[in-house]
Amino acid sequence: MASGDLLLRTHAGAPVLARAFPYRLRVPARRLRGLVSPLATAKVGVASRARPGGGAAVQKRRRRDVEESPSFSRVVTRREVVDEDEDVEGEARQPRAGTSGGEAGGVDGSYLSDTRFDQCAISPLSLKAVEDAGYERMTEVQEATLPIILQGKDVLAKAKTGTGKTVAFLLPAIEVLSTLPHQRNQLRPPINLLVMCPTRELANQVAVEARKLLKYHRSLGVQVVIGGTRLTQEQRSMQANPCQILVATPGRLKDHLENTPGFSTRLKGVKVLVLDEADRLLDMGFRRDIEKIIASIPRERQTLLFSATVPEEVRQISHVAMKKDYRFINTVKEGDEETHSQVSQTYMVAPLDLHFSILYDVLKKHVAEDADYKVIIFCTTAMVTKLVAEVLSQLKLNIREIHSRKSQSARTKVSDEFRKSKGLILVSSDVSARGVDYPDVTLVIQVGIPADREQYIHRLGRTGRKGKEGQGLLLLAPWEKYFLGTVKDLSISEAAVPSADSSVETEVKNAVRKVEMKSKECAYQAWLGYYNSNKTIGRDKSRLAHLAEEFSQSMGLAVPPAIPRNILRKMGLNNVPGLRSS
Ligand SMILES: Nc1ncnc2c1ncn2[C@@H]1O[C@H](COP(=O)(O)OP(=O)(O)OP(=O)(O)O)[C@@H](O)[C@H]1O
Repeated sequence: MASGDLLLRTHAGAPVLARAFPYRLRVPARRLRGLVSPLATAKVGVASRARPGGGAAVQKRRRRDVEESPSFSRVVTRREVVDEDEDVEGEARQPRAGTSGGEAGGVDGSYLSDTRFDQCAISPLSLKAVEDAGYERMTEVQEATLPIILQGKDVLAKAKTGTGKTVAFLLPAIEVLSTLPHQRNQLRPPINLLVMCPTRELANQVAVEARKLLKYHRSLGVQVVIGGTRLTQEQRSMQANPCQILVATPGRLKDHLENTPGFSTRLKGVKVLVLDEADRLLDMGFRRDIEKIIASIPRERQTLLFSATVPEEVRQISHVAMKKDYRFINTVKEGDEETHSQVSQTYMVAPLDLHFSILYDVLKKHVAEDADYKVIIFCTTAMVTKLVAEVLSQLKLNIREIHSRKSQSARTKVSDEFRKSKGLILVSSDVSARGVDYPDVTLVIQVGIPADREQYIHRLGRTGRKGKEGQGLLLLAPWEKYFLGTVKDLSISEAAVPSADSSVETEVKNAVRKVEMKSKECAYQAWLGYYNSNKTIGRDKSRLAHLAEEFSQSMGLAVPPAIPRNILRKMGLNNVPGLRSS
């Protein structure tokens, strides 16, 4: 156990809970002991002191969505980047023996605890909603965090992907809100709970979960502000529908702060702030907006940070958002991997010009093996996503495409369809990397190096949710192999590259040929921007130009596309041999 960590060994939570939440527990005292004792093994850390300047390490982390960074073709301001959201420890809690069976279809129920929601000190209204949602037992992270959050503590929680973190922060936050006085017909009530999410899809999903839990809390409302529509439309919607709970992406929230009359006053009512995907929100892509938002809500509040990954830098800068005595709750047991054991992880290393054929081969086999296939292919940037989607569509696979260059209505439509359907392949940029809960994804393929280790884990986490099985494949070029060093503690094994079949190769080449030149040019430029900003690959510019040429050849181009001079200058690639300017 790390120094400074606090182990809760007793039932100390119970009296505090009872005081803060006056609902009668439905269980006798002896059962209550069973309820709180699991905490004895939970890793509940008292925050280590934040080191001044700890943000520097985080500042070094590069933006994930290089494509939306100002160095890209569509030269965007930082403001636009944020508006479009992204494409952009102590000792571990030991899963208890005897935790059995997940929900139907699950192969590993260890994400569920033994504690039932009806054993908790939550309001009857919330309990009824939880039961209607079909949740009976708490997940481990829910069990570990609920009592601490109900005590009013700030919490930084780490739990594996797909293990119910959304309910873990929403349920206690709603409990806190339900104890506040609310006037029923107030048109613009203060916002008491503010949930920040890095992407629009995730914000929408969190709002859906909140609505489920609010089913019987009739005086509480939830609204979403995420951009992708006119600001005035969201302003009207907020006026027409009173809400005390707001789920938002940072750029659009900042817009409302600056442009919506009365909005900043409403934010003065925030009692609970949640940063979902906290490590992402605290990295440099969002950090300034988040700081500004935090500065405009009361200091006296409770703050909850949740993520499946909590790098050390994030712990060091968590003082930006949380009180110094925050609790760190880590449900990933010590020595355990941050990924799920029921998800098989493989990687393949092959030259770029084989990547389309390999993808096609892997997908065809997967589709043939599993009639209920549901695949997500993650690509490095939005424009590369578009290209890959177009090539695979030409090959008559059942493809959908999602990234930040799509209109919000198209994104929502595809996202809803993919959530409900089977027999689909979603080609996605990092807009789907974090938090998005598509049920029953059978395979996640990552093409090219992810932005970092954390992004690899979150993308992989779109499969194997709620204890179900899944597969992951990382497809790398030989010069990307170094990335494996950053995930060497995870169980990733090498898979053999499928042997070349000349008829398949011809089929793929024809498909690539049919894709419009414009798509290839955009993909080339985006690809170059992405790898240029990669610390390892972007260091040697002439090598980068050579690799970019390999990429352009993989799209069937004899000569790499020219790039506008001003864009090359912005990328710092002026006069690099091998790169053509226009
Ligand atoms: N107690 C519960 N019992 C059964 N299912 C649950 C329970 N709590 C949440 N779920 C369901 O589990 C799924 C995953 O939850 P959620 O999306 O919150 O996971 P997460 O931990 O936030 O994942 P990620 O790290 O990818 O964001 C959702 O479909 C949610 O409805």
